[in-house]
Amino acid sequence: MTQTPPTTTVETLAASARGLTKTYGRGDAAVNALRGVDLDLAAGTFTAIMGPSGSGKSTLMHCLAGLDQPTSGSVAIAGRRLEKLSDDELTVFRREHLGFVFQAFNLLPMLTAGQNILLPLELAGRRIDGAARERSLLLADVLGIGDRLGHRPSELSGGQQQRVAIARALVGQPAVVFADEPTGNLDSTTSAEVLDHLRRCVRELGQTVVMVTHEASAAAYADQVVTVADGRVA
Ligand SMILES: Nc1ncnc2c1ncn2[C@@H]1O[C@H](COP(=O)(O)OP(=O)(O)OP(=O)(O)O)[C@@H](O)[C@H]1O
Repeated sequence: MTQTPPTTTVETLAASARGLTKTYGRGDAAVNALRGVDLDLAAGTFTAIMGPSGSGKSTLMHCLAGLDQPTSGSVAIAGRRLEKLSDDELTVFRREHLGFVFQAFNLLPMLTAGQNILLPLELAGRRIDGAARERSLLLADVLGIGDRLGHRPSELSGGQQQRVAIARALVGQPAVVFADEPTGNLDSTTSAEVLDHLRRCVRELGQTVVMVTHEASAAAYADQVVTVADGRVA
């Protein structure tokens, strides 16, 4: 009898997808963006989703993150089946259990870095207690922005702003953080620095990160690379 390795037991899966399909449009105009994707992402791992333009990377990420509804198939995040949630439940689920990092940093310009990091907790109506502050300081430390917390975004470099955005995505201890081309706006040296810090969040804090990227150099920071081609995992 073969034993299942500990990293792939159901308990340790942060995300899984089964038979995921997504068709945009109908009839002659139909586009099969996903054609049956099965995927298991173990908790505490860094996954890169790669593939050529139009292969279905963004569609896959959006379906995994509950931002888009698959045409068929199922997605589970931390054991919760997304297709069983109503729209309102899904909104709350995303807010409480998922984190997002985008190519544009999307920081609020009038808030300091520290305030930007704590914002998701405030928006979720959570109390900013000692534990929350401690968490934000730990994240700032791991991300190398501990001495920048009192600065506004305009006073930070692009790489520092993206590291603030990563801390903001992680402050609520999400089950999965989805990063969509997080270094798309950064030069190669700054990208390497941001990815190195993102990987530290996986290694040192046990976070689960899924990153969509075009660049093999960025994917090299991940524990596993999922290659999407023509709507399938290659
Ligand atoms: N809203 C939509 N309506 C119709 N077709 C869509 C829509 N979104 C995506 N598609 C199509 O689905 C396919 C997969 O798109 P997707 O954006 O997932 O690819 P991608 O790999 O992320 O591409 P890129 O690297 O260029 O961002 C493409 O053929 C695209 O044109």
